[in-house]
Amino acid sequence: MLSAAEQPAAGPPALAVRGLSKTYPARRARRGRPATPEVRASDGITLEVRRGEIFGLLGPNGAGKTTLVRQLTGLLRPDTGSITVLGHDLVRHPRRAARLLSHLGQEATALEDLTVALAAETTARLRGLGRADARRERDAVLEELGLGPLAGRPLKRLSGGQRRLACVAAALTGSRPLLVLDEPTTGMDPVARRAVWAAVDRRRAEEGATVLLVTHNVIEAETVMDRVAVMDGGRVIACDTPGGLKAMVGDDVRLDLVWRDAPPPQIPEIAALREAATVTGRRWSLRMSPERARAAITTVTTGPAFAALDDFTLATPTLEDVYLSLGGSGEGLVRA
Ligand SMILES: Nc1ncnc2c1ncn2[C@@H]1O[C@H](COP(=O)(O)OP(=O)(O)OP(=O)(O)O)[C@@H](O)[C@H]1O
Repeated sequence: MLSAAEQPAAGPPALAVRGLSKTYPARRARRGRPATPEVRASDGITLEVRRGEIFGLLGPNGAGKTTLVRQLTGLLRPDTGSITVLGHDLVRHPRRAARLLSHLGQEATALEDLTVALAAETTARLRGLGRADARRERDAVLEELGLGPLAGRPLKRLSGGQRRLACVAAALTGSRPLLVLDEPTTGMDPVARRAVWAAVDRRRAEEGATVLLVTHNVIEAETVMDRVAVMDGGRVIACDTPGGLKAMVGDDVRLDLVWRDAPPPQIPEIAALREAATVTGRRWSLRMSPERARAAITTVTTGPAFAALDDFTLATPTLEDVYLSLGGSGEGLVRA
């Protein structure tokens, strides 16, 4: 028998967004607070997420990911455009969002005073489960995420990563068909991250859940997601599978140079590399053909350049390279 994820998706898509725009108005300076300009945080976004997909929104700080998510979850009203979740028009009926999706936002203020166990149980109850079912779900999700030993601790007395994990546990209760998770693994160690991804994948495989994930971690985006929308300046600048996106940069490889001291500027080959590089502090990132990369490595590993070099790495393209090739700045993307 096919798993839920393998069955052909019937009916409307899990999520359809068409021509979505949102502008935060300019604010005048008041009581020592500086004036802020108008920001067009969603600028004509159109995308479709299929049922059972793990779909990512990737982009650096300020790209407009959270603004998009807040509109999807009914917390913010778009200026124009439509949002449909499993056939329901959420712009016209924003309250339906609570029944259709589970939203893990970036902050956990509402749950801070509760213990880990009570946060999960209360969320399950709020989503309509009876007491016995809510407790069963609570126990299962705490076990699944390795939170048993922390069950009796209030969230506000946990470390950042532990608190985040407790919020994920609460978000996973109640079997919502669409999970909208904004940076779910922020601050988590690799064991906790793996537990989260396994739990998310299980809901997709066993319950046919669809997952929309916000991240600026390019490695997570590549390993976990079926398709990725790359965002910049409030727009979707590309949308494909991680493999499809990477094919856009062809055979190019990525050369990263980290300098200990300022590299010798009088060497023309070094000056040419500097011209072509994206510079972040001491790091120069270059995308180039394998032949050019070989020549560049010869240049930087000989003579005075080598004395100034701290480290270099040569790698096949990542989603970060795709992002850079599409004109994104790359700043703020995480690579760990
Ligand atoms: N309440 C607000 N009022 C005015 N401008 C805002 C507000 N919230 C966000 N913005 C601006 O809208 C743009 C998009 O912000 P948003 O929070 O959606 O980005 P993001 O991609 O989620 O970033 P991050 O990765 O840092 O969470 C940014 O320029 C931001 O400064």
